[in-house]
Amino acid sequence: MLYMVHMQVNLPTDMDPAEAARIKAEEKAYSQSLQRDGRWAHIWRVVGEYANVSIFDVASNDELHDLLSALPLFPYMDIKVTPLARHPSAI
Ligand SMILES: O=C(O)CC1=CCC(=O)O1
Repeated sequence: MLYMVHMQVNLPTDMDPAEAARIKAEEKAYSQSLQRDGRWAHIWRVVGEYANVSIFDVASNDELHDLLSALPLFPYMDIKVTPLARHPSAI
């Protein structure tokens, strides 16, 4: 099942920069492990925002929820999930 996920990151302005850097490094490693195994199929920066649009290819709503909940940045994100279906004109 494919999902489009919009993630807006809202780190507190008073967060310790070293702590922010640590969480971002963990986020990158976690994201890249999911990209390598194919479940995080695309990640694109939204121009001008600390946000991304990603495509996930996972087996179920529950699997996606578990993956997103485990994001190191999850406590600092607003996440919108859009399930995708095949377009009838797709070739
Ligand atoms: O920078 C972002 O958009 C948040 C994020 C998700 C995966 C990652 O590596 O960074």
